[in-house]
Amino acid sequence: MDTLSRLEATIASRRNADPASSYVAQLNHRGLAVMARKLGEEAVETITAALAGEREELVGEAADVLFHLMVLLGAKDVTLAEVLAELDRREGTSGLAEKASRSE
Ligand SMILES: N=c1c2ncn([C@@H]3O[C@H](COP(=O)(O)OP(=O)(O)OP(=O)(O)O)[C@@H](O)[C@H]3O)c2ncn1[C@@H]1O[C@H](COP(=O)(O)O)[C@@H](O)[C@H]1O
Repeated sequence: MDTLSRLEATIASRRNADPASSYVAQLNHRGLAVMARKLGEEAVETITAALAGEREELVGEAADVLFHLMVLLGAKDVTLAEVLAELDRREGTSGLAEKASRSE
């Protein structure tokens, strides 16, 4: 199993744990708005690291984004497989061609 699949399974198994002993459970307990806000905060920190930080900071912030994205997807019952299937569907279609098709 790859890293993101293992993380997805871990998050699913921790979701209903005791919030006192699990950060994933704590986030689920605090609700969707908090999870969404955390993802936004980590995205902003990633941007800051990319523009003004060290390479190591960017790696850490990118990991935080992926973790908080996986937590949010789990809470919405969206699977990693669905997201990967969407990326597979897009494979080979240039972003520029897709953009042009929307403005027709
Ligand atoms: N990959 C992660 C992971 N990445 C980041 N984080 C946590 O995400 C938080 C990052 O947010 P911040 O730096 O803003 O921390 P903070 O300000 O204290 O957070 P808040 O109080 O605002 O929520 C930190 O507490 C990190 O420890 C993670 N917490 C857990 N995991 C994985 O999830 C698993 C289950 O964790 P628990 O649910 O805690 O057992 C772990 O074994 C890991 O595999």
